[in-house]
Amino acid sequence: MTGELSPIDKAKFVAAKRAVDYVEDGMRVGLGTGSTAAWMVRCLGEMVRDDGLKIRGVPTSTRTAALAREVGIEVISLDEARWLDLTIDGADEFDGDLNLIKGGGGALLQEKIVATASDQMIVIADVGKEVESLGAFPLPIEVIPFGWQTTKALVEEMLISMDVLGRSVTLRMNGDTPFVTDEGNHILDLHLNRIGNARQLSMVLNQVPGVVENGLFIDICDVVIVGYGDGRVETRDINEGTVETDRLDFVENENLFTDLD
Ligand SMILES: O=C[C@H](O)[C@H](O)[C@H](O)COP(=O)(O)O
Repeated sequence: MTGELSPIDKAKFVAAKRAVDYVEDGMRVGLGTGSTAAWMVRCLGEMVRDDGLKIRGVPTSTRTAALAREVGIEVISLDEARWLDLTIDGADEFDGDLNLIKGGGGALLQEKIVATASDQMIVIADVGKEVESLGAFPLPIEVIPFGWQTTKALVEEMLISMDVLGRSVTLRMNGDTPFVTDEGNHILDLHLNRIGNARQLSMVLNQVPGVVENGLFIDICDVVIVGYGDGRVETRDINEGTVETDRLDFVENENLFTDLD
């Protein structure tokens, strides 16, 4: 089973495996969304089952909630948890300051609320997500369905005035119909190429009527764990200013993969 993992899946897995070292008994843990975060949820499920780890998880999407329950993690709502010890999530891009673009899977709203309500946010990512400057990945914004075309026009106007609109703003589709988020909203993808001042853009976007939230995570992430296809992991802590490297052994984790068949 392990031999069938692609290098990118190995990279995601080792990042996830290293991240769960931060999880301790009794913690309330924010559970991110996406293919990388799914590895982390599976790793935590294994620790709950095999090591008796006692945690409560707050999922950031219905998908993650289903997976967490499936692997045996106790799931609670954010309102029940109120505040979290730690959130572990993936990202679509991260830069040298650990600012992020998220929302490629459409879960940015719950992800941002959960991460902001946490003492610590750890991002897990394969090395391909690292960028010098955010913006090559289309920036998702969540908009309410009412008047979304007007919201789109207002956003476009604002992007042009800020000189950051690279190509276009597109409504995310799910086949023939608009994509609908867990909160019943739509997603506009902003094809910018390069975002200059991400902090300013994030603030301005959220002032457009109809915009619920945007996928820029500024000063929210504390640690990025970068995975490589050969098993190397690099842990970058922005607060401590440290970078640690390590290598994980896939053979030790055969059970995890076998169980997922
Ligand atoms: O909405 C989705 C999330 O922000 C994901 O964490 C992000 O898109 C990264 O996903 P993946 O780990 O699948 O690349």
